[in-house]
Order: sequence, then structure tokens, then C-alpha cells
Amino acid sequence: MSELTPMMRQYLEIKADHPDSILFFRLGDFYEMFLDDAVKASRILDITLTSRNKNSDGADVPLCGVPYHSANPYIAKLIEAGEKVAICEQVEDPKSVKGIVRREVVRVVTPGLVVDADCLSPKENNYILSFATSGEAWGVAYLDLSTGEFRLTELEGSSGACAEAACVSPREILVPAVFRENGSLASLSSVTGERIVTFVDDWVYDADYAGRVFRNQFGVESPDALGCEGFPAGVLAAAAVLHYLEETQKGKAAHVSTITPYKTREFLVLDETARRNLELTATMSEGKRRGSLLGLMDRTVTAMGGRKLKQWINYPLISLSHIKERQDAVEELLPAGLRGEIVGQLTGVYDLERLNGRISLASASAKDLVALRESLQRIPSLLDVLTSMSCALVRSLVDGIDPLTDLVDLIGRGIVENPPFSLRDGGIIADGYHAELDDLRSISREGKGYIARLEAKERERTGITSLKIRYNKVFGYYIEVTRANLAGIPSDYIRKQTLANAERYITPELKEYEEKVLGAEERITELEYALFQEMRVTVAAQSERIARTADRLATLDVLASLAELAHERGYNRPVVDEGDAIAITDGRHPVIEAMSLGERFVPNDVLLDGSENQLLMITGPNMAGKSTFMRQVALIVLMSQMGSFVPAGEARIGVVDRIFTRVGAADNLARGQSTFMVEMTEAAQILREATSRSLVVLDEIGRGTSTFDGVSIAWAVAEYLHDRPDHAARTLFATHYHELTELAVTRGRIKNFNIAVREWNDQIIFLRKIVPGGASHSYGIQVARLAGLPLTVIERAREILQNLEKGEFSAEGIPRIAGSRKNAAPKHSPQLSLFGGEGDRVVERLKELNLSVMTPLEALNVLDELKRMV
Ligand SMILES: Nc1ncnc2c1ncn2[C@@H]1O[C@H](COP(=O)(O)OP(=O)(O)OP(=O)(O)O)[C@@H](O)[C@H]1O
Repeated sequence: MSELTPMMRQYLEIKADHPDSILFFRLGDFYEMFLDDAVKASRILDITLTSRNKNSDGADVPLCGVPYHSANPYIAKLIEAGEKVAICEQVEDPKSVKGIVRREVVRVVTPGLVVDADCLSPKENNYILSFATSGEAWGVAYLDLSTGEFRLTELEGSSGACAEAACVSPREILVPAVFRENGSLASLSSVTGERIVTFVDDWVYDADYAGRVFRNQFGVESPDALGCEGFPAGVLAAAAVLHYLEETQKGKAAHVSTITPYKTREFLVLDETARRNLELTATMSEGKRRGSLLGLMDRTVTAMGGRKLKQWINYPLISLSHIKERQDAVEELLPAGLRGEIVGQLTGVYDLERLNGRISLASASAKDLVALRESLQRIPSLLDVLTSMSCALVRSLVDGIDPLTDLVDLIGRGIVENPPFSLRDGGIIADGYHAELDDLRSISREGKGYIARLEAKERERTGITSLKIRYNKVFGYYIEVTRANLAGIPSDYIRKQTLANAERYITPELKEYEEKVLGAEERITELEYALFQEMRVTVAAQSERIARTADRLATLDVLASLAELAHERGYNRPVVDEGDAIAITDGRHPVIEAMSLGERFVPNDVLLDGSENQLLMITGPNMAGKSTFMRQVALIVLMSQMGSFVPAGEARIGVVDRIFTRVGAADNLARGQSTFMVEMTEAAQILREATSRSLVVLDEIGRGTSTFDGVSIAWAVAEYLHDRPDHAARTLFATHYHELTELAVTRGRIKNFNIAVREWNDQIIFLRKIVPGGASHSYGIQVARLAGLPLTVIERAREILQNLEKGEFSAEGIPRIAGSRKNAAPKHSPQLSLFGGEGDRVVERLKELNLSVMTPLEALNVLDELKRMV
């Protein structure tokens, strides 16, 4: 170290505290990166790698850098690549220090803690999630720093914690360091797999320490004051987030002003499988929002509303009163006129939650403050419209919406209409806001006028009409005279610089004014920056009020979005009650119905209940619409419990505690499980956990193995679901095994249904209508033909099917399945022969006998002969 330059020594000392971040080391107008950081960053950012003064051992020091005023896109790119960036600033004015300036890391940007708009999608939250354990309980806490939303919960076992984490879908995960050694990390692999994992020192997970960080951040006596009693593991997980926040943000996250504990059982539980299978927020094949339920439902006009709608889909309610409150609000918002006025105001509201975050973290620009003001200015007219509404939910929203007129006024007075992006070049603060600033501005303006007058005066005095007063950074103001006019130069001009065809001069008078003007300008930019920062702090102090208002506006936006959807797509209000029935008339699949597939969507009815219609066994040809039908029932239930209207003529939903699905084949090779294994694991979970309040959707259970095994498993599963009266979950069971329709004969609560098709000239026409009774055929071959399988294959399949249906053996004892009219029968195969050797002769002898002419004695003799032969 001693042989290094002082600056390099400072660099290495700071870097030692941030080994896993790329260190942005501020040097003048640049952030420089050195050594390994430089090599890595130059590759990711595609910028030139250079080198700098050699090390003591003669090796080059790799170096690259980015301009400080345009650093954000570079930081965004590094974060996108999964890196962390530590921003190290000069914390002293270089002009006032001799030697090296002091530098400190002021902020660490990590993927889970980004707040810069460039790195975020407006309608998606960006969460950092933390796991902790306390005894048997697993705590999960997650924070979106950009909005300040912070929640915690507690679950049994790592699988529950994983399921919750998968739903949250965080960008970064905090894990106790000890998880690496005690095997817990491996049990989280399904969520940690492709995400950035940061290990936190084990001492952080301590109840006393947690109490301390809660006190610091939230100003409460203990976590219990925020309703966190009964969540010891959740509190530890949250404390780890706060600890990490302090380390990276250096105490600037005041907008993280509270935390909300919740129990997953307070919501309709959807595990990762159900969420994926039902394509709630992303499509199964491509993971896109478009084509998912969220993509269909989202009519929100603010980013905050978009994020909240996603949460409502992920956490449908089970409280009947809360569901009804939302429904009442949607109903009241149905008339297009009222809704139009509300949406019209909301459209002008920017992302208040993220503005609030940036303001608190001192990264907001003047444009952000203007956006805040413009958004808040919408509130009075919005409240005017809302006062005419009577439903309880909107009334309570109105009570929480704060027009924040103090801030509107402050920003309106203080900041110009259209400020620049940069905070360092002035032009931000409005005239009349601050007396000293106004004075400096008039000096600067007058000074400039004086220089213009001086130019005119000097032209007149010298008679040189082309004489100009100019300005550059090196010389300040100077007088420029072209070579041809040098003869007329007065003696008091002091020559400063000679150019090819001109000379540059200064005069004492010019310099005197220059000092005044430039001094004023420098002071103006400094003062404007200070005034802006002061205002940002004043606004930040109101972050709780802003957050509360933002949350209410987001809710209003979601309600209006649900109403818009109901209006546009002709949805109706479902009745959600405590009964056990799920009765839907003319139900449609919301997403498929909305895609124009060239075929009108055929509505269907369903009745599920705890008595005679507990398990519907649904058969029908491939492609008939079995999966669509079952998913539409699940989606209608879910939408009902979100408080939404539903795509059905009528719907009565006996509230559901959990939706289970086992749909289609999903390999999980990454987790080392085969398709069949995944299928059985999911089925096992359903049988273990479904209650009589649950809705179970099973699509072709058992299809991942041989037919006999598959039928047997499917049969036993259906029986089990039926036979546990206390846990008789309402079940939709689609299968291609027609044998299963026989269960309805012996099991009172199982009913058969099939999806009707009609055959016509060897073609199959899908009627898409669900009707009582079992299906007679699979029509698999017809569907295969529709799919374009070669005709010879189709013909051959048909032949084999006929043979199978006859269920006979050939003369050789070969199953007729393989027989063919065109192809010769395969050669006699010993394994397939019934008896082999002697046995064949016994068969031949038996065939020769003519029983109608034999006497009993002859028969007895032949029997004796046959007995001896074998
Ligand atoms: N009620 C309906 N009205 C109109 N079209 C429908 C309807 N139901 C399904 N479809 C169309 O039929 C297609 C096939 O439906 P689905 O996948 O549900 O069939 P399936 O019976 O589950 O088939 P398989 O047994 O092969 O899995 C859907 O993609 C959709 O385009």
C-alpha cells in the first residue's frame, strides 16, 4: 500500500468495504472504475478500457469511466446485468482542500433496490425479499424501495415460504449466511435459482437487534406496535431488509414509513402452480403479460393502479364484506359518464409512489417535483366528482385522499414551469421565490446588458465595426479584432492571444464587470441548487401523506378499471356467499372469449356443490374444450373474489379458500423431476391440503404414465376426493379414460359430463357445449387428422383401433392390435404363443375333433391322450 499513489490507496481502502459491488469512484466530472471492476464494467457497458500510471510492480492499472452527469443509463445497464454499484462521491469541495479530497460511498444501488425510472417497468413492482426462520416458522418480508411498500408474513416450512416468494417474484433475495451450511438454501432453489442472492451476516437475525432497527426506521416502541406480534420470523426477515437498506442507502429511506403484516390464509390461496396454470399474470408459454388474465383486465390509467391490480389478482379476498364493498364500488362506477370524469382526472396523475420514493431518497429532479405538483392539482376536481358517490369503499377513499395544497403551493411558487433535467446549471427556481436569488439575477442580467453596451462603445471609439466582445472558459470576456483592423487598436488594450487572422484583448474595465457577472452566475447556480434541495427535504417530510393519497388513488384506478372492463365486455355481478355451491350460468373464459379466434365463444353452465355435484367427471374428445371450461370456472371464482364482475350471465360463488390445479404437462427438469413426477407431486399436495372450501381442477391426471397405471391412479384419486366427507373439495376432473365414468354409478356425489361433438362425414364438429353424461369416443384420430398427421398413419391408426376395440387374439395367439389387412401377420413368435411346443400339438388335436359325432367313451379316451401329451 505504501508505494501506491495516495488516491489509489484511498480507492483500495473504500473498495475493501464493498468487495461485491462495482465501485464508481468520483474523480472530477467522471466516475472512474479501476482494476477488476474496470475490466468487468467495460465489458458489460461496452466502453473503452484504458490503463493508468503503473503499479509499483510495473503492471498497468486497468481503468474505465463514465461522465457523472450521464451516469444513470450506465448504472441501469450494470444493474440489468445483475451487478451492484457503489457510488463513491467527493464529500469535500476540491477547491478548499489541499491534497486529496475525502470520498465516501453515499449509496449502493442493487437490483432489488433500484429507484431510477430507467431501471423499472411502470406497472411492475421491484421487490427485494428476505427469508428468515424462527423455530419452525419461516418469515418472508419484501420491500419495493421505489414505492415504499413493505410487507411481511409467516409460513410453515420452506415450501410455503417458496410459494409466497414465487408469487412476489422479487428481483433480489436476502438470505442468512448460515443457510449456505445448514441446507436451507437448497430448499429455496426454486426461487433463488435464477435470482440475485445476497447473504446477510447471521448476527443480524436477532430479536433485540430487530427491535432496534424497527425503532430507527418506523419510530415505534416495538414491532408489536405495527401489528407484528405473532410474526417473530417475519420480523427477523424484515429487520434484515432494514439492515441492508441502512448499509446501502445510508439512512435516506424515510418513505419506508410502515410495514404491513398479513396472513396468507386471509386471502384465497393460489400456489405457484395454480398461478402459472391459470395464466394469471403471465402466459405459460412465453411468460408475457399480454394474453394473461392481468393483460385482459388491465384498464388502469396510472402506473400505481396497474401495480395494485396485479396485487388484487395475486391476492383475491375471502372476506365476504370486503368483496361486497369492492363490488358495490364497481357497480356505482359502471355509468360511463361518472367513470369518464374520474378516469379523466386520474390520467393526469403521475406515479406518485415512485415520485415519493425518489424525493425521499434525494434522487428526485426538479421535473419530478413539477410532476408531483401537476398530479396533486388534479385532486380537487377528482374529489368534486367523488363526493357524489355513496358506496362505503369510495367514501373511505375520499377520507384518505389529501389534496396536499401546501405542497402544490410550495412547488408552484418555487419551481419554474418547465425546469431542466440538470440540477447544477440553474434555471430551476422561479422568480420571486427568494430575494437574494432575484438580486443576483438582476446583477447578472444588467452585467450582460453592460457588456453589450461596452461593445457598441468600443466600436465607436476605435471605428472598428467588426470588433466583438466574446467569451470563453479560458479567458473569460475578451475583445476580438481582425488582423486587417489592428491599426486602430487603442493603447489601453492588453493583448491576450494571437490567432491566425485576429488578436484578442482585454481591458481593466471589461475584467471588472466580468467578475461581477460571472461571480453572480456562479452564486446563482449554487443558490438554486441549495434552494431546490431544501424544498425536496420539505416535501420529503410529507412522504406519509403522499403515500396514503397515492394508495387511495391507485385503489380508485383499479375500481374504475374493473368497471370499465365489466361495461366493455358485458360482465355481471356475482353473488359471493357462504354456501357451498358454485353455480354459473352462461360462463365464458375471459381471455379466450376476448381473442378473436374466428369462432364464437360458446357459454356454458356449471353447478358444483358439497352434495350431489361435488366432483364433475368431464370426458369428451380432444380439442373439445375441457381445459377451457375448467379454467373458466376457476377464473370466474377468482375474479368474483377479487371484487370484479365476471364473464357469466349469473354466478353464485360459495367462497373458495384455495384453488388447486393440476393441468397439462410441465417438466421441471431444472429441478431434476420428470413430467410424471411433477404431476404426482402436485396431486399429492392437492390430496393432502384441499378442504371442503377448496376448488380442485384436475386435467388428465395420470396421463404421464402407462394406460393401466394411469387409469388406476386417476380412479383412486377421484375416489379419495369423493370419499372424505369432511374434506370433500369441489372438483372438476377431466379425463380421457372413459372407464372413470363408471364411478358415478357407485359414488353419489360424482356426476358425468361431456363436451358435445357431432360426427359428420367422418369429420368432427365441436359444439363446445357441456352436457350431462359420459362421452362415448375420444375422436383422437380425427383430431390427429385435423392436425395434419400423414394419411397413411391415420389409416393405420384406425385399423389398430378397430382391432383393439374387438379385443381379440389371432390364431397364433398374437393380440390383434398388431394385425393388418394389408401387411402379412408377423412371423410366429415363441413368446407370444399360448403354450409353445407340446401345447401347439394339443391345440391342433383339439381342432381336429368333431364333438357332434363322438360318444362319451371316445371323448374320455381323447381326454386321456391329451392329458398324456401335456
Ligand atoms: N366454449 C368454447 N367456445 C369456443 N371455442 C372454444 C370453447 N372452448 C374451447 N374452445 C376452443 O377450443 C380450443 C381447445 O380447447 P381445450 O384446450 O380446452 O380442449 P381440450 O378438450 O382440453 O383438449 P385436450 O383434451 O386435447 O387437452 C381452445 O383453444 C379454444 O380455442
